[in-house]
Amino acid sequence: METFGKRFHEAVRKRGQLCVGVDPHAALLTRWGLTDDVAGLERFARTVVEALADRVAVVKPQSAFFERFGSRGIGILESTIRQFREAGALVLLDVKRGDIGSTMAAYAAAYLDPASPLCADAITVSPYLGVGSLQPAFDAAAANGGGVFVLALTSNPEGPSVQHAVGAGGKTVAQTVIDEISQLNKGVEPLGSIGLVVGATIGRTGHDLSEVNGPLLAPGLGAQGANASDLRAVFGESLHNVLPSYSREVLTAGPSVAGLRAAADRVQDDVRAALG
Ligand SMILES: O=c1ccn([C@@H]2O[C@H](COP(=O)(O)O)[C@@H](O)[C@H]2O)c(=O)[nH]1
Repeated sequence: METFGKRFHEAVRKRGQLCVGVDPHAALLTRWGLTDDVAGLERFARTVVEALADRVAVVKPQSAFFERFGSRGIGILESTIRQFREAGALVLLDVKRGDIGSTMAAYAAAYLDPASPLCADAITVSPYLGVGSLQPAFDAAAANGGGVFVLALTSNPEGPSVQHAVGAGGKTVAQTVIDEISQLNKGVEPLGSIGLVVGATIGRTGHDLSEVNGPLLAPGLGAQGANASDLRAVFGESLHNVLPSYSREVLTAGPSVAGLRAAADRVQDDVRAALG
């Protein structure tokens, strides 16, 4: 079975370094002329699949926007994940799970086991119960060719109060997370399957990402204020492993399929120019 790291490497080689987030905000449904209900959600998701599934390397449905409609919203999330995957896009489900190991095993079964209707290619997780508590997710990913993206330096302004805090060993919380994940990916070719989340908004923080050897998801572009040209300062020598991620910046170009495609092409061009 191919690892997620290999599948990721291949997907960005073929389709380019880009992730588009699928975030059906109430305001976006309204802007698209849709009702803010399950029918509107379904139409929104179907349109994004039609526009982007055959061209973008990675798509990132934000689970919260589907969960807000209860079981029917989750049903639409299931079919959206399936449709994207069938069309060849890698699906990174943004669920930011994190719990004690025994519960983490159940989350891993929900999102990384091919027998589950919600199985994605990769998920986001939170390390604040300790990176070790995420081991069941790492194990499930390894067993099933899946990936896990661990929050390290998030794009929101509140993140640094926790992530830049310095622990007993003199390292920041974020650098501790970065170093533990680097160990897990060490020596894996072409790339490890455990990624990190590092916001494009954070600027030069002095954190060392050079040993990660895994994909680096960079949210915060577009609506949160960062531009592709900010990526170099954040990622330095690790730019080749960055996965720039845009949600609202692309989605506001809907509901026309052509408009969504043009917006994805535009941000892809920005990314290409910035990454060189
Ligand atoms: O540090 C993080 C981690 C995750 N996100 C998620 O990414 C998208 C961003 O949406 P935009 O519309 O491009 O701002 C959203 O789903 C967040 O939950 C993040 O922004 N920052």
